Amino acid sequence: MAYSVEQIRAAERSVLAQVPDGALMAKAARAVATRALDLLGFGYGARAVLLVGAGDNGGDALYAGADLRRRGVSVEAVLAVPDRVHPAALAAFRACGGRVVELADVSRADVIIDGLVGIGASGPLRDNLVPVVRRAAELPAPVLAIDVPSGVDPDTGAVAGEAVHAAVTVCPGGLKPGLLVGEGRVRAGRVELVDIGLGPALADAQPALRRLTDRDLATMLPRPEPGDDKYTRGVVGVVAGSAEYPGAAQLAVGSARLGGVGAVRYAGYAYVEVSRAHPDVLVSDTVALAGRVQAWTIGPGLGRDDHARASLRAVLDSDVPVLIDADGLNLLAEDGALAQLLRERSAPSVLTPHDREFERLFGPIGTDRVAAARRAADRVGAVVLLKGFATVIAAPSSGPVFVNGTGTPELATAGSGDVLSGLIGSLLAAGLEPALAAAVGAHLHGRAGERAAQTGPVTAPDLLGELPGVIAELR
Ligand SMILES: NC(=O)C1=CN([C@@H]2O[C@H](COP(=O)(O)OP(=O)(O)OC[C@H]3O[C@@H](n4cnc5c(N)ncnc54)[C@H](O)[C@@H]3O)[C@@H](O)[C@H]2O)[C@@H](O)CC1
Ligand SMILES: Nc1ncnc2c1ncn2[C@@H]1O[C@H](COP(=O)(O)OP(=O)(O)O)[C@@H](O)[C@H]1O
Ligand SMILES: [K+]
Repeated sequence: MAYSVEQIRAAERSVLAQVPDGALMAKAARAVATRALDLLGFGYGARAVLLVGAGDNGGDALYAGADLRRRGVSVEAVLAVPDRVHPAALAAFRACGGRVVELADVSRADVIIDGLVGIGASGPLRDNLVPVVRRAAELPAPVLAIDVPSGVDPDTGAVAGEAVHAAVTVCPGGLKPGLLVGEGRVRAGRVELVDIGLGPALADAQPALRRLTDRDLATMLPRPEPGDDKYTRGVVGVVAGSAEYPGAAQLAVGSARLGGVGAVRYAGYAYVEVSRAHPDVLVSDTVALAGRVQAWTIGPGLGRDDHARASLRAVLDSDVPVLIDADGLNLLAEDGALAQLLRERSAPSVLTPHDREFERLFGPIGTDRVAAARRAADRVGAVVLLKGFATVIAAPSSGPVFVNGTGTPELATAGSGDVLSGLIGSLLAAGLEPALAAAVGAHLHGRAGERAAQTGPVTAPDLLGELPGVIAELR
């Protein structure tokens, strides 16, 4: 779960009213020092350099530095705004033998602690901090960021200008959305949440972002019960592939078979190839002849001819959940009547665009991917899954927003999205609520990619090979 800066501030205010002055900061600083020691692997003889800003983020760094001094680490602090430093923290740091140095004098560091700005940051990193961040990047030491890597927008993950590139981000109190999405996700490195007692104060807040864990999936993944037959488990229909792209149909159908349904029906021109690759699948060439399903996946490799258009119209007209991907999305972007049908649907719809498909439908994404997905979901009344390094899933009407926490850049490979859309369609047919089906599908897809990446470069068929093992392990 991640909470907005506003929510974290409110929680801090209510806890600060009940605890002694400086107690939260002391907890945060201790956690930072402990994590820095882990990174160093040793205390005596090691050297830490603190980058200290004008606010409490800098205060955290100085208190952590004092803690490190007490454990035998040699600590130097660069005061980025020398006339504005947390006074008590600086006094504590000096009292422990910490030294204040000029940026130019920093020559060696075994770890760098970034306390330039935290959740008090607004806008791009100001000019006075830029040289400090650049110098830190030149040193070979790992950077431990406190709360957020300075330069990353805590709420959106946007980086406009210079920003710290952290190996680890130690985040006191609650995760901030900017650590989980966009460029911030890349800059934050490993994110570690530190409990400083804000939990109860955050309990009633609706998280700005949710991220599923492996453990969440254990209870969510469909599994057959003793009384089930193939129809009660759910049947998914897949409309994908064309004469040019029969492979897309094979991939989407392949993953649809694995998402918990009892049967897959395929409707489209690639039925010969699909039947050969997946003998268990019921095939036909049109949606009308396919038979009853509990959800549709439509779009991968579909093309945009009249047959494709008629297929999309038919599934949009149905009263079951529909997942629309790839050419299905392109058809929506170019055909106002189809887009109108989408908005008028009473059953749920899920759209799974990558950036270019998203922009064709909804205009520029900008730097706030969560806000963009949310706006799009509201506009069409559908769940929107915006793909990428950190896939975002937004439900319409202020519903939950998920960010996916699994995956690898190896997933940026042809056909990988076809596997995702078949899988989510299957989860929809098996009865998962739409936003959750999308989030669960993205999680599984990412884990399959991680597994496949362990043995070499990843191709889309590898994902089909890994999914059964991933699902077995998680449930
Ligand atoms: N409030 C609390 O209870 C706690 C706060 N903690 C720490 O306090 C931090 C928040 O402290 P503050 O509210 O003092 O704010 P910060 O220390 O994050 O930043 C505020 C300072 O940065 C400057 N600044 C703002 N935007 C900037 C930009 N774009 N470029 C350069 N400088 C910029 C401001 O002028 C101000 O001097 C948290 O991130 C966390 O590290 C923790 O110690 C836990 C407890
Ligand atoms: N850099 C990346 N890091 C992690 N995952 C990525 C990255 N780029 C793409 N992906 C994932 O790979 C998949 C690609 O889907 P898509 O672009 O639709 O591919 P295709 O159309 O070829 O099937 C998506 O699930 C997306 O989230
Ligand atoms: K920071």
